[in-house]
Amino acid sequence: MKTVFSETHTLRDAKTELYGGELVYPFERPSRMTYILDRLKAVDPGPILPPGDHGLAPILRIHDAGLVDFLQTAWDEWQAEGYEGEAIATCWPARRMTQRRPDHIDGKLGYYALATETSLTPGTWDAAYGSAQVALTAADLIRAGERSAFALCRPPGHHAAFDMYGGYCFLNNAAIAAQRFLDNGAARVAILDVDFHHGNGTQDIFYDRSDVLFLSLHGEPENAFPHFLGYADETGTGAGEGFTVNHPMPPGTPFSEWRRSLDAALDRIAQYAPDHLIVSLGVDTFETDPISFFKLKSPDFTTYGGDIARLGLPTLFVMEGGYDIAEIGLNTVNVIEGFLGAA
Ligand SMILES: NCCCCCC(=O)NO
Ligand SMILES: [Zn+2]
Repeated sequence: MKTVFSETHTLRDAKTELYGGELVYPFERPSRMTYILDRLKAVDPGPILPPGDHGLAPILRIHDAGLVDFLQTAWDEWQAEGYEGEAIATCWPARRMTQRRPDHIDGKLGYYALATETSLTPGTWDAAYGSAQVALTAADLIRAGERSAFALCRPPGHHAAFDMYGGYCFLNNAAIAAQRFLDNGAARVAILDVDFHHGNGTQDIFYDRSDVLFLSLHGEPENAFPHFLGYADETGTGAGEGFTVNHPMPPGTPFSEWRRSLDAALDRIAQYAPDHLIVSLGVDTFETDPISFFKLKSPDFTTYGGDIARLGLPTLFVMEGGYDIAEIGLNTVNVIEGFLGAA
């Protein structure tokens, strides 16, 4: 399996995340990639390639131009205000307020942010752009005939919605890859999100469409970020009715229960018979992940990689979350190894 990776991820080097009422060093940090790369090089499932540059057009096939423009200009506007810290939203178009976009950077941050833990910094846009190019390049490997590919994306993307960023995400790499397939002859694409957190952004983008089947296994919104999407009764709208499938699960869920949801999701994907499968691969389902509450153990990642392989579909893995820095490399590459061992 070929991996696509870009060093531009290091440009996303935020020093602060709002967590527990404090500005802490972010859980989503550059060293996550170092640990995954080290494990990849030890296991060597295939070559590691740099991305090409496919420009803004594929990004604008998924995201609102206002968001894309905002992500490129926000830092300069923030600096022009004379603020000392990283750019963090402090107000929102909350219930019964207007959704009109303000002019001032303080208002625009809240207009586009879906959560306040994620700061904007000088290199954020360049890193997010590079991450999307990684996903596009890996998708093109599949289009060129590879059975599978690994888009080692950073920053992650599955919380990024049509016109919103947050949850450490700015551009929705998996959605951009799915649209790449659909713009080049695919009729149907399934996106399976196995990250601990609900892929609210991916759901938002495809919610009224039947050409993408979105399925997510995640911590129940009653108790897990992003809290305000991801219930089982969210099944799509209009032409998309029935093409969103949510499997929320409670705190302490062990692999045996999690796998039941996976089996149901895999059955639904088989029934949908997509041209391609995209896996939003977050490994924050791990038992000691610092911000999550499932109880998967490292061998379970190998097991479920094999479960996914048995669908027999061209599969693009897109890296999302995972924050147990000691085990992120093992758990991520276990999925790849499990997939290859059963492919
Ligand atoms: N309190 C913010 C939690 C952000 C979760 C990011 C993530 O891992 N999403 O998959
Ligand atoms: Zn996550």
